[in-house]
Amino acid sequence: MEEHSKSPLPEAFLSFLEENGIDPSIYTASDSTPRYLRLKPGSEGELEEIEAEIKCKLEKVNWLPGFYSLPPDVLIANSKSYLDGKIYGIDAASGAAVSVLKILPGDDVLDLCAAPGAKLCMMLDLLGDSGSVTGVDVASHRLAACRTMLQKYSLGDRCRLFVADGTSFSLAPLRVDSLSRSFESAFGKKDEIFREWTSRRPWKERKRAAKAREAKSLQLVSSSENPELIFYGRHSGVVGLSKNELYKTMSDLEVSCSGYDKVLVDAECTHDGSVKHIQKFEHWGWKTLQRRVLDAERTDSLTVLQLKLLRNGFRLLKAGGLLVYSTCSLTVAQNEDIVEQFLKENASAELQEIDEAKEWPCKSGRIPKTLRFDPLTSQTSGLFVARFTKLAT
Ligand SMILES: C[S@@+](CC[C@H](N)C(=O)[O-])C[C@H]1O[C@@H](n2cnc3c(N)ncnc32)[C@H](O)[C@@H]1O
Repeated sequence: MEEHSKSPLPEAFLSFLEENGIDPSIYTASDSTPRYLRLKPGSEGELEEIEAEIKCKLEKVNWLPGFYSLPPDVLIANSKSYLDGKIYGIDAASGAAVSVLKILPGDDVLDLCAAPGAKLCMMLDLLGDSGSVTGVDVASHRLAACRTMLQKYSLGDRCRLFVADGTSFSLAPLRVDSLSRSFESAFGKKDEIFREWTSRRPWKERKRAAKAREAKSLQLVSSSENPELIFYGRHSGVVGLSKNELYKTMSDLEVSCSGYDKVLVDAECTHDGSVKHIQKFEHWGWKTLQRRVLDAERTDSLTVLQLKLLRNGFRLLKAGGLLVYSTCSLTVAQNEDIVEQFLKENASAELQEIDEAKEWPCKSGRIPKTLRFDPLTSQTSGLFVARFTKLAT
C-alpha cells in the first residue's frame, strides 16, 4: 500500500487558493479520489486476469470508454500488467481532455507540451494505424521519459518527439503518404537521409547533439536553430526524408490546408488542481512550494507562456481543425482569462460547446462552453478544458 498524506493543506497554499477565489473545500475529497487507469485497447478480454494480479476489482468509468477506477492506495507499478504495458495510469480528467479532441485514424496531431506523455499515449492509441502524432516539450529529460513510455507501450510507430519551445515550434506535420517525397530524397546526399530510428545514434550525430546541448546551456542557440528530434517511429513519416524536408517550416498560408488536424496545448501551470502534486512538497518543503508554484511573479510569467503556447498551437492548426487548451490549475488567471484574451485577438478562433460533456461529472468554467473538473465534483484531479475550432478565413 502507498502512503497517503492526511495532513492539512499548507497555509501558503490556502492563501494562494483564497487570492485566486478557489474554494478549498473542493480538495476535501482528495484523499479518497480514486486512481484511474486506462486499458490498452485489445486487453479488455484480460480484465479478470489483471484484477487478480493487482488484487483489486476495477470499476468501469461509465462516462469515459476504456477507463477504470480503483482505490487510491492500490499499487499498480509493480504489477505484470503494468510492466507488460496492458494498463497505464492516467487520470480520468486527463482522458476527458484527450477525448474531446475527437482524434480519428489518419489525423495529424500535435501535442505542444507532451511530457511525461500520458495524454500522448492515449492519442496514439486513438489514432490507430494511420496518421501521425508530433510531441514537443522544452524539457529534454522529461521528453526522454516520454520516449521510454512510448517504447514500453509499443506506441511509437507513428510518433516523433522534438525537444523544442512550443511557443515558436513551426514544423509541418509529415504526411505518411509522402512516398514520392521519400523516393526523391533517396537521391539526396546519403548522410542527410533519416534512416530507421535506433537508440544507438551514430557518433557524428551524438557529437552534434552534445554540441547543441552545450550551446543551449550557454544560451547560444538562436531562435532559428532546428529543434532536436529525439525519437521517431518507423511509420512517423520521418524515415527516408532529408533534413531539409523534415525541417521545412510552414507559412501561415500553408497552415490553413497543411497544418495539424488536432492540437493539444496542455500548458505548463501552477498544478494547483492536483493535490497529489501539492502534497509532494510536504517532503520537498513548503518554502519550495512557495517559490516554485505559488509565487505571484512566477504565476505572471506562466500566464504569458500559456497565452504564447495557445497562440502558437492555434497558428499550426489547419482550418476546420480542433484545438484543446487544458491546465491542471483551477485559477481563473491561467484558464478563463487566457481563453478570453486569446478569443479577443483571434477572429478565426471559435470556442466550441463540448457536447459530449453533458453526461460528465464536471462543471462549466466561468466562461460558458469551458469545463472544470475538480476532486469534489468529478472525483478526479483538477483540470480546466476549453476546445476551439479554426474558422476558414
Ligand atoms: C502539464 S505538463 C504536460 C503534461 C503532459 N501533457 C502529459 O499528459 O503527460 C506541461 C509540460 O510543458 C512543458 N513546457 C514548459 N514550457 C514549455 C515550452 N515553452 N514549450 C514546450 N513545452 C513546455 C513542461 O516541460 C511540461 O512537461
